[in-house]
Amino acid sequence: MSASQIVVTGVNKVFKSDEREVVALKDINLDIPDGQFVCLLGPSGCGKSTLLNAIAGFALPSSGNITTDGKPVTEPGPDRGMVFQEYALFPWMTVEQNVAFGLEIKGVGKAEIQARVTQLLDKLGLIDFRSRFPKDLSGGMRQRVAIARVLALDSPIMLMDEPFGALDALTRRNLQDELLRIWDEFKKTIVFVTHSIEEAIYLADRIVVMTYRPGTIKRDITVTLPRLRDPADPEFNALKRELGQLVMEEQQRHHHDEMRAAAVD
Ligand SMILES: Nc1ncnc2c1ncn2[C@@H]1O[C@H](COP(=O)(O)OP(=O)(O)OP(=O)(O)O)[C@@H](O)[C@H]1O
Repeated sequence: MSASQIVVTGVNKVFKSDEREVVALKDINLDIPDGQFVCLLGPSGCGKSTLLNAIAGFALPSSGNITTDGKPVTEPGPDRGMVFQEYALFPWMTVEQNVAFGLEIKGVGKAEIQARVTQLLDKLGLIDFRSRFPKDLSGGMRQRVAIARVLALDSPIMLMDEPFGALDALTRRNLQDELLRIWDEFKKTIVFVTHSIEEAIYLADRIVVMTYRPGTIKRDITVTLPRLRDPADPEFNALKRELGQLVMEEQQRHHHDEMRAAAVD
């Protein structure tokens, strides 16, 4: 068994269509230890979601290997919980039913489900909303429910694809703080996709910056600033400038690519 929880080795992903081939990931190697909070950062189209989906087992790599806790990833599994940007909640279920759903599928006993769900709703400030339906909740509350649902299953790994991208700035900061608290309390390994530089610095132990087509690892940066981090801190800002430069280079490559494609059309 590997000491690391997620190991990505020589991963490539090629999407083929009639007209063209897109190399979405090229020779990705990443070793994520148990309990680390990693952000995948980069502009649109650099393969962040493709890599996350490969770890989740939704869309396997064209070549290379991914293991979690030493076991090859061949399909989605209960050790990996996913939180998407669009709140993937069942609209016909209440908050409580949404959080309980995975446990029911697993065949957990009624009393235990009740106890676990109540405890989680309480911890996430959702207890007063337990009987509401998703449509009657704010975006931030819905995302709390999505997080509670993953926590209910007790997956050691949380995979998050721009989970706070659709939220206003204040709600986003609240949920970031909540996530840091959860991460600290539940000791999860988190892989979090974002294209926000500030979000990555605010949250992560480690920021993996990706390049635009083919998606490779451009820079792997360890963030040692103490939490809770202050975006006004000079060190925070220095890192923001450094990352801004790296991301901008990739954004420009994206832009050139689009201009070239438009010229060919
Ligand atoms: N199913 C698919 N078929 C063809 N090409 C795809 C498919 N999925 C992704 N791609 C291409 O692979 C590249 C990586 O896409 P991906 O969605 O992983 O990027 P991303 O960094 O997550 O971007 P975004 O922030 O916009 O989601 C892009 O160029 C995209 O067009």
